[in-house]
Amino acid sequence: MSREPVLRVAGLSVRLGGSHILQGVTFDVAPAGVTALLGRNGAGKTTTLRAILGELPATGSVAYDGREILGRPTHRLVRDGLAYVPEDRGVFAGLTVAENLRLAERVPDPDYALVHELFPELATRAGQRAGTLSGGQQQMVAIARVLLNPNRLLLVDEPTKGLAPAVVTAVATVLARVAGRVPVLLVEQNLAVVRRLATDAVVVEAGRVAWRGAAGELLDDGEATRSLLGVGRH
Ligand SMILES: Nc1ncnc2c1ncn2[C@@H]1O[C@H](COP(=O)(O)OP(=O)(O)OP(=O)(O)O)[C@@H](O)[C@H]1O
Repeated sequence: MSREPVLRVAGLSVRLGGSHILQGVTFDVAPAGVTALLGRNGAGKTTTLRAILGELPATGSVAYDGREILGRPTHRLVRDGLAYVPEDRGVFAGLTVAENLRLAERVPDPDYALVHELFPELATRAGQRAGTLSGGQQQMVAIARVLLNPNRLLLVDEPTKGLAPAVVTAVATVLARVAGRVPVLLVEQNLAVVRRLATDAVVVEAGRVAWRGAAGELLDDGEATRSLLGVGRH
């Protein structure tokens, strides 16, 4: 397999509401496994994902599978296998689980076998309105939706936020399985999840990359995690 990065972000800059939110963010996403995008609240993690996806006006360069994509419309990137699981999960509360999944189908042969293998509970809850699911179940629907289609890269924003510890573990288990098939760029505040899943880490601080390297190296460095992420050792 090629070791070329699946995504190369270089000098990515975003200005919003008169503020220079991203100030030249540069990092690569490896072609396999999980790359964690870390940083304190407000550092610019979600903005980075949305700029990659073409949802925000940005300058710099984003190469996806070696091709420049900055400025291309979001729907074309999604069609080309760049999938996004947003922090708010974006499920349609008034629709059933099955309807939420059906709306996400982009190909003639969506991979329901994979979805039902990873999320057996979604089959039994197919007729339940998504708005009545627990937060963890809604997160599963959000991840399942993108897995129905062939993907080259998943961008996943804080999938464990607000979930109970046992559910965090379940979501991490699913993401570990998913990352065995397709590379993931993961925004995650839970450093135990990062330690379990991530190979590489990128830390954003005030709109710039403050640290890049092996995730284990960052997490083993108590001083670095304290100064960059504001937390003690995990
Ligand atoms: N539309 C906007 N207009 C002005 N400022 C914005 C806009 N969107 C985001 N920002 C600011 O950009 C900065 C980065 O926001 P972003 O959501 O990327 O942070 P984050 O690292 O994902 O934080 P969190 O961990 O809290 O989700 C924040 O200071 C935020 O207030």
